[in-house]
Amino acid sequence: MSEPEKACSPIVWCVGGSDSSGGAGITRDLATLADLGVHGCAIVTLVSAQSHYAMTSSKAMQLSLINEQWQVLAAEALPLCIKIGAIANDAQAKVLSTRIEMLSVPRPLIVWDPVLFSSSKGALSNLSKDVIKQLLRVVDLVTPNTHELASLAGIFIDSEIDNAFETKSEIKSEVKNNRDVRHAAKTLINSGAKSVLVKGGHARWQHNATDTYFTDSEEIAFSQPRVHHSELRGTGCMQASAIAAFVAKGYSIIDALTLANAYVKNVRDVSSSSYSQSSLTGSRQSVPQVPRLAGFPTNRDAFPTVAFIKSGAFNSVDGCKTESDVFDKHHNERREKPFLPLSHTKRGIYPVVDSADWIEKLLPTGVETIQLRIKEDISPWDKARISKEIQRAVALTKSTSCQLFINDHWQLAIEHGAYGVHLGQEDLFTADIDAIRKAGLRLGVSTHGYAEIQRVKSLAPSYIALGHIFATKTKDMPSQPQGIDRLKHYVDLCGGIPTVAIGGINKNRCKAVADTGATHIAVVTAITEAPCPHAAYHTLQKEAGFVE
Ligand SMILES: Cc1ncc(COP(=O)(O)OP(=O)(O)O)c(N)n1
Ligand SMILES: Cc1ncsc1CCOP(=O)(O)O
Ligand SMILES: [Mg+2]
Repeated sequence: MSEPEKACSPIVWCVGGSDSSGGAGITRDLATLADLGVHGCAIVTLVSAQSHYAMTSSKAMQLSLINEQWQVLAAEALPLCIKIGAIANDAQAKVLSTRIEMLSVPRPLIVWDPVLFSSSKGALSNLSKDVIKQLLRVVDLVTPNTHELASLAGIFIDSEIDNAFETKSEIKSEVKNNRDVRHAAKTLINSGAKSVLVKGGHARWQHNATDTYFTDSEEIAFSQPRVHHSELRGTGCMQASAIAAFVAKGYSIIDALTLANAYVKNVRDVSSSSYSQSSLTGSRQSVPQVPRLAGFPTNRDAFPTVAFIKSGAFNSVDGCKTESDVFDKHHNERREKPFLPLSHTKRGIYPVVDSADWIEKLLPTGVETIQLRIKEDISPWDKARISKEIQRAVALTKSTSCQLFINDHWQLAIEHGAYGVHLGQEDLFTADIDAIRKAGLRLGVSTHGYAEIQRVKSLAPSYIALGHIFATKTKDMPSQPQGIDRLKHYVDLCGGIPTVAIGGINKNRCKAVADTGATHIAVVTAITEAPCPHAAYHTLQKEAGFVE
C-alpha cells in the first residue's frame, strides 16, 4: 500500500555534522527525509572525516557560517520541524539556542538527538554543562540512548562536581536498569526538558528493545524484538529525522514516534538482508553494512508494541519486578487471552444512541450492532437512572440478535449482562479489563491513530474503533480528523481484528469509508438527526454497499 498523504513536500531543517561515509550525520538525515517524502534543508555544524570504522578528524564550521545558513533558509520558508544532531562547541550551541528562542509562535517542533560521539568512535562535540542545560530547555524532544541519558542526567544530579569537569561526557549518572532510565528521564523533565525519548537499543537488560517516551504527564513504551548483532550505524540519526518527518507530515507526536520506530526497524531489516546477501558473494569483512531506504512503513510486523503507563502502575502489576516485565507481560498475557469475537460477521451500520427509547425505535430496522452512549456531562443522569436505562436496553435486545454495546459504564454492563462494552483510551487505565473478559462480554475500544491502535491490539479486543474520520459536531475531539487515506492504513494495521469507523460519517461519505475495508460504520447524527431514522439507517446500509 502506498503512503497516505502525497501533497507538496513539507520542510524539515537538519542541523548537524557531515559524515563522509554517509552512514550517519546530516547525510543520513537528508536521505531519511527524502525517503519519507519530506524536503530536507541542511545547516552544517561540522565536517568529519570518517569511515564506517573510524573517525580521523572533525572540524567545526565558523559561527558566521552557521548564522548565514540559518538566515538564508529562514528568509525563504520556516520548516515544520527542526532536527538537531551534532553541535561542535558551546558557541554553536548558544547561537542555536538563541535562534530557537527567537522563532515566532507557532514555532517548528525541535528534536535534538544529543550526539556526543560518532558511532565510528570519535568525539564530535564538546559542550559544557550550561549550554546543555540551555539546549535541553529550548528543544521540544530530546532523544538520547541510555549512555547519553546517563551523561545528560548526570549534569543535573551531580551538583558538587559542578566545576570539576569541563565536558558533559565526563559526568555520568547510573543507568543500568529501567528504574534508572525512568529516574534519569524524570530528572531531565524536572529540570525543564519538555519531553524525552530514551532509546532502548543499548539497554541490554531489556528483553525487548524498548524506547520510552516521557513528558511531565505521560510515559509511553514502544517495544520491538531486540536485534542482537546489528552493525548498522546511524540509526539514531534516522530515528530522530523520521520523527521530524512524520511530525512535519501532520502526525501527532506519539504517532510520529510509532511510525519512526517502525521505519527504523524496516531500514534495519532491508539493510541486513542485503548485507547478508553481499556476504554470500564477496568477503563480508571488507563490506560495511550500509543503510538502505525503506519508505513509509505499511507492514504490520514493523510496528512496535505500545504501552501507555500511568504513574505508579508498575507497583500494581502482579509478579512484575521491573518496568520491562510490565511491557512484556502486557504484551504476552493479552495476546493469549483474546476477547470473544463478535457474533455477526456481516458488515453493517452501527448506530450510537443515548437512550433505551432510541434502541427500541431502531430495533425494527434489523440493526445488528448498537451502542448505548449515555454522557452525564451532556444531560443530567444519576447512577440509578443510568443503571435502569442500561437494564432496559439489555432487556430490549436480549431476545433479538442485536449486539448491544454499553459505552463507559462497564460495571453496569457486566451487572446487567450486556453483550459488550465500549471503552475509550482513558478508560483503559481504570477499567478492570480482566473482569470484562471473564464476564464474557465483548470489548470495543476507541483509537485515534497508530500509537493507540498498537496499544489496543495487545488487548485482543472484539473490535477496534477508528476515529474520528471527519469533523464531527457530536463530540469535542482533541485529535485531528483522520481522513480516508489514514483510515485505510489503520484498517490494515488492525490485521483482521474487526474495525469500526466513526466520526462525521453520513450517506455521502459512507461508500468511501466502506471502501477502506472498515468492518462497521458507526454514526450518531446521520441517524438521530435524520427526519426518518429508519430510512436513514437503510440508506446508509445501502450506500455503504452493506446490502444490495
Ligand atoms: C464505535 C465507537 N467508537 C468510538 C466511540 C468513542 O468512545 P470514547 O472514546 O469512549 O468516547 P465517548 O463516546 O465516551 O465520548 C464510541 N462511543 N463508539
Ligand atoms: C462519539 C464519537 N467518538 C468519535 S467521533 C464521535 C461522534 C460521532 O458522531 P457523528 O456520527 O454525529 O459525527
Ligand atoms: Mg466512552
